[in-house]
Amino acid sequence: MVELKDRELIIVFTGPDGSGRKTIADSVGSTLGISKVLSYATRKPRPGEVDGQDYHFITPQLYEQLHAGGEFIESVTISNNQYGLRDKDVEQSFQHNGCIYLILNPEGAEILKRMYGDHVIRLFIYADRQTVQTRQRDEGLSEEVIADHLSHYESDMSYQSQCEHAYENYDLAHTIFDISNTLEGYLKRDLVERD
Ligand SMILES: Nc1nc2c(ncn2[C@@H]2O[C@H](COP(=O)(O)OP(=O)(O)O)[C@@H](O)[C@H]2O)c(=O)[nH]1
Ligand SMILES: Nc1ncnc2c1ncn2[C@@H]1O[C@H](COP(=O)(O)OP(=O)(O)O)[C@@H](O)[C@H]1O
Repeated sequence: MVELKDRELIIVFTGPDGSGRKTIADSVGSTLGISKVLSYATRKPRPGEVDGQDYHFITPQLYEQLHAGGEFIESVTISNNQYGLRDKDVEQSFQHNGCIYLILNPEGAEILKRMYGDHVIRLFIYADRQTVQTRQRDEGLSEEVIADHLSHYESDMSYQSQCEHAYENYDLAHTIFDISNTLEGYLKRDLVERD
């Protein structure tokens, strides 16, 4: 487990699939200059997805090897695929930046929170069931993947009340603006406290 220094922050974007977590996280991350730590995944890349950009796509064999070597801070199985964050990637990111961001399902967000307490800020992004379904169809995801995502929509939604902040995402620019403001508050507080 990576030891965090006093002011280091982990921003976790969580919520149901299709709510807009990746889109928002990457926009806010680049505006505020915070670094993303990419997960490892055993699922196959979808059309348009790029290794090293969307995930580190690896084989189940390699995943198992890394897992057995204790390399993952956090590892979950979702619909027969494994997803995890590597200790060394988190450590390396903190060498360049005092604040990193992750995109995790609620299970992963909870694991990180339990590990790192106040260092973790959970931002819950959501939209209604119909909207997330339509967005995923428009994105070109298969009906099978969408049905699988929707099968845990309600349980994902129930995590909202435990998160530090929650945002309904309909007007994208508006959501990005609100989240950037919230995070600027955390980052400024950090600068003031360092003075
Ligand atoms: N706990 C955890 N969740 C992850 C990790 N990487 C991705 N996820 C989330 O796990 C789910 C994976 O489902 P998938 O259909 O592959 O989603 P997508 O990659 O967001 O299109 C998504 O909700 C991801 O945000 C990880 O390292 N840990
Ligand atoms: N506010 C919004 N209005 C319309 N489309 C959106 C909005 N937010 C995200 N999207 C689109 O919805 C789709 C799913 O967003 P994504 O960021 O991949 O969600 P998640 O990471 O939560 O699965 C993408 O095609 C994205 O461009």
